[in-house]
Amino acid sequence: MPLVEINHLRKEYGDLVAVKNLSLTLNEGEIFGFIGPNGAGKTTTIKILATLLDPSAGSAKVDGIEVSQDPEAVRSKIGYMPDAFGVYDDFKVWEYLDFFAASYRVPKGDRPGLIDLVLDLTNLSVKKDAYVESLSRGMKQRLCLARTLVHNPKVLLLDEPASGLDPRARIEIKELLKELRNMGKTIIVSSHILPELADFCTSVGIIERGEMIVAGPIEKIMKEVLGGRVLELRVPEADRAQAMAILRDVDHVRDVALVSETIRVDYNGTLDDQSGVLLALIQNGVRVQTFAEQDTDLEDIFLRVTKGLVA
Ligand SMILES: Nc1ncnc2c1ncn2[C@@H]1O[C@H](COP(=O)(O)OP(=O)(O)OP(=O)(O)O)[C@@H](O)[C@H]1O
Repeated sequence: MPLVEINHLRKEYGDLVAVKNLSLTLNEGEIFGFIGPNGAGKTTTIKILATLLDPSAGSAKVDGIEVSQDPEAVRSKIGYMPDAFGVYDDFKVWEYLDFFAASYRVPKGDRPGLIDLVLDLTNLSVKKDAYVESLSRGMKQRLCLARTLVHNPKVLLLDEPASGLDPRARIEIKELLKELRNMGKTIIVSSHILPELADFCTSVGIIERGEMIVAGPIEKIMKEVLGGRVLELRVPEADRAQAMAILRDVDHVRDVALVSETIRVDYNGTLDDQSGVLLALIQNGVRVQTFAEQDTDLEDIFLRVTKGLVA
């Protein structure tokens, strides 16, 4: 059974349709990157899954339970990290976590051990007795993540967990997310900064103006959106014309162009076929200096998909 199942979800705020006909299925252990510009509907979708908003239409289930029908049961299965950090400044770090553990009805006797565990996981053990207000922004963000874990939920809903952090703190959050992935959690993580999600998500969805424009495994989306890969080659100038002529005859090559000193090949064969491109050149005596696949990141995909409609 999927852990998260959203079908034809719709949410209206008065006249404004914030989420339209959105569907999404996530199986255990999937890390889903929810990408979209400000106001696209990410927070609204996440809040519905977190039982904080009722859908206007459609269905949203966590571990088979409809969120609006049994919110209490859903809450025990999810850890929700909102995009804004609440103010609990006069709590000590451990008291803050104890408070959340209590509100999740974690038995009193189990709490100290659990708190130590999540503090260790989020690298905050040394701050156990510090006041929340004394923490840096990055630490607060990690504490916020720690609090979503105190009841050992299966599903984590993380709304822009790295927003407003400096590069080092972002890396720390990323490392933490990788650890949570390795623990088998199913995670939805939203961001409007794309490259930061690319290397640890198993799938991504791009949402714009309330609609999911594309969703699926990253590889599949890249192929769908870009229709293939771009290969970049360098050969000596003397070999260039010959190389380009050969490349145009290779199977699955759709286009060959020269961009400054580099030959760019628009290729839609499989990864296995790709070695044939290099082989064709070498067999014909072309002195290939470099041969590489152009990095395509989520940013490219996002820009292509949203065609400049980004807010
Ligand atoms: N309580 C509300 N009342 C009215 N409109 C709202 C409310 N909450 C959100 N909206 C609107 O719904 C749309 C979707 O907002 P949402 O916060 O879900 O987007 P988002 O993708 O999470 O954006 P961000 O990246 O800025 O958090 C926006 O147009 C927003 O202004």
